[in-house]
Amino acid sequence: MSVSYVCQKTAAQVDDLLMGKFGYLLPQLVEQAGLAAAVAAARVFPRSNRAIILAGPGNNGADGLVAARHLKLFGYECSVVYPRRSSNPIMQSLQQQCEVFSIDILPDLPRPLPSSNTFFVDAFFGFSFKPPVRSPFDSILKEVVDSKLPVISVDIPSGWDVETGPPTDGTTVLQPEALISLSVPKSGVKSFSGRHFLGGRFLPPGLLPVLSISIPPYPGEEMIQELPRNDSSL
Ligand SMILES: NC(=O)C1=CN([C@@H]2O[C@H](COP(=O)(O)OP(=O)(O)OC[C@H]3O[C@@H](n4cnc5c(N)ncnc54)[C@H](O)[C@@H]3O)[C@@H](O)[C@H]2O)[C@H](O)CC1
Ligand SMILES: [K+]
Repeated sequence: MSVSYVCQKTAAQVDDLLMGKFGYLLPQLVEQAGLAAAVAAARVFPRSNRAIILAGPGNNGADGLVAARHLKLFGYECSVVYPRRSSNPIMQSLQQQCEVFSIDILPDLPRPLPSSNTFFVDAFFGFSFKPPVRSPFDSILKEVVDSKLPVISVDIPSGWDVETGPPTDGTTVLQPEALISLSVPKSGVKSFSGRHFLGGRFLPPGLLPVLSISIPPYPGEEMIQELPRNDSSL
């Protein structure tokens, strides 16, 4: 079955339906999204021993805080870069959970940055991002790119337009090794050529037909699935 790529408005509609008509609570969704991101990261980077999680101020950042906790449980050394702490109670409890897991929460990148055995989990911005990237996220993302350490992005590579993809104005842009799209991929990642996973296996059967979108079925009891690699750039 083919996979749909959705615009920003439809991505927000999926969330609204999930937490409206379909009765989900946000913490349930971010827990599953963050766990799926951690599982994908562990699959892509089995030989690394350290993860640096970039957590933004919205729900993409919430997924990142959850992923940090699960990656720590998987045995990775973890620290979180969380430059703009949210006063939202859900974010605060996710932050507290990281603290009790002895995960450092930093306002900026650790320096010096490790040079190997380390990957980034990019959870700065998801489907509500509006370009261009503002300070301090812009300089942090530039340093991440310059570090040449590998990255897995959550939902959309931060800095990419949700609908049109990577900026073409010459600004430094994240080109992650891997991506985990949540629920349904966004149009902006159609050209993404790295390893592309789909996660967020919580969609009720009636939801996708309402929006006339489709995703391939998940195999067995897997919580993530890898999509065929886009080889248009090969
Ligand atoms: N249905 C699902 O699959 C679910 C996905 N989830 C994740 O939630 C995000 C979307 O979360 P949302 O809170 O709507 O927004 P973001 O995290 O994308 O960002 C909002 C945040 O970022 C700030 N911001 C926006 N643009 C900029 C900019 N140019 N510079 C700096 N800051 C910016 C904005 O002010 C807000 O503070 C989705 O992608 C998934 O990752 C959930 O898990 C629920 C289920
Ligand atoms: K992201």
